[in-house]
Amino acid sequence: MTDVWSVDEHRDDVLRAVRPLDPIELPLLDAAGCVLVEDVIVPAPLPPFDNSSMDGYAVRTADVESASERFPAVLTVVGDIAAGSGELPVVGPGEAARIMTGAPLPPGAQAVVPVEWTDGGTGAGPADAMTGRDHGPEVRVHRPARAGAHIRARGSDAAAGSVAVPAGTILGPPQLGLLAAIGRATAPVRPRPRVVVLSTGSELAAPGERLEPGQIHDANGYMLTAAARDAGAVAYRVAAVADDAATLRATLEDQLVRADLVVTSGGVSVGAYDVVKEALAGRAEFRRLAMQPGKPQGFGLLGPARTPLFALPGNPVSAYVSFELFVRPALRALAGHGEDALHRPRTTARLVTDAPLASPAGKRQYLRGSYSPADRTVRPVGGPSSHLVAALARADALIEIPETVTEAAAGAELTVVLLG
Ligand SMILES: Nc1nc2c(c(=O)[nH]1)N[C@H]1C(S)=C(S)[C@@H](COP(=O)(O)OP(=O)(O)OC[C@H]3O[C@@H](n4cnc5c(N)ncnc54)[C@H](O)[C@@H]3O)O[C@H]1N2
Ligand code: MOO
Repeated sequence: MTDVWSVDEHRDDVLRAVRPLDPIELPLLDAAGCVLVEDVIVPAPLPPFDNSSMDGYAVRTADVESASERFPAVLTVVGDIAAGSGELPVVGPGEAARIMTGAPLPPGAQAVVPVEWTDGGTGAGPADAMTGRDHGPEVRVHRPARAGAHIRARGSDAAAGSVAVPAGTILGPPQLGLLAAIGRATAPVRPRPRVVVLSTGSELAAPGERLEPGQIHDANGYMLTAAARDAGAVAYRVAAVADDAATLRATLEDQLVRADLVVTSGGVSVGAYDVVKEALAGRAEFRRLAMQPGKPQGFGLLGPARTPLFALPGNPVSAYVSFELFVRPALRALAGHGEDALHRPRTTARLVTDAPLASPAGKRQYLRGSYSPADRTVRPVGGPSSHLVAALARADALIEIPETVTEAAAGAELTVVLLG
């Protein structure tokens, strides 16, 4: 009697064999979505200098202390400071400098008054904007300003020496923005795993090709490549390989150099042409799982780099369910994600069904379902057969029926895997 593995035993076994990829330094945009491996330290204060948060006038507080619209403080304008200005006028008593948002605070100034609190240098009433490029000889300020008003202090965003982004963070847009802001052009991350997806079967034709008698289109190649990309990998689809062990072995040799993980589909059952089993005999282990769909599974570590290879069953639903349960967590582990980010989220939901669902004794069944978060219910979509691609395409969850349950009636509380 052959050994039968449970879903959990097989998943734990393959995950034990997978190590995170070695870190590399990647340009920021290539590091998007990757896991940072070291704390990145802020090298210099951010912002690097005191600067204005408003378009207005840099002033000395004493000069505007008693300013009002009726009795404005009249100040001599000594210069114009745009963002990016390197040379700054000195603001002495009775003086102001016109300053734009983001421009460095000039020496002598202690506060910025927004242009709306002044006449904008026009000699008329309150301004609503700066006028023109000529700053004019003087400005009337209508309100007092306390020291530091409308100034973004050097280091107020991030202090030099503090941790900008801690190790283990998945780099999303805000983290990449921060790394760029502190001047980092690259980040030390685990790279996205490179995945090669290879369908096997002499019956397979590429989508777009006319089918000869007995042929079907290669659905798995596209589905699994897309699933690998969705899991964060850089995935390549290889044209389907016919049921010939020598050709498959040669194709695998060729592809191994560009792969951190290989996924095949088909050819792992007990048929006369089960080519993956034949080609990888002695190099991968083929086992039966107490699972439906997804009973036959192969796994091996190939070549000098011991590249993980998942040989998934050919039925499209079997291949997809196997990918979600076994390959996706392996890809996430290669990419350096922690235990809590390896798997699809799960929840419990109440089953809605007209008739009770039968499930094979001793096997964990994964039915396709439609999950409704509003009332935490799930409905089966299509039947249990593993060729039902159309139903799979309408599902957004897998309904898990435990090994010990042979019938699930309406109202049963079941675990669902959210495919979202
Ligand atoms: N006598 C037995 N027959 C089968 C058993 C068994 O235990 N005893 N197991 C069944 C189960 S369960 C599964 S799952 C399949 C697995 O078969 P293979 O992995 O060998 O896959 P194939 O035979 O190559 O294909 C199965 C099925 O899927 C279609 N297929 C394959 N590749 C693709 C593709 N890329 N795109 C779309 N469809 C694909 C293929 O045409 C077959 O219909 O074995 C059962 N048999
Ligand atoms: O176990 Mo197979 O993977 O159902 O169709």
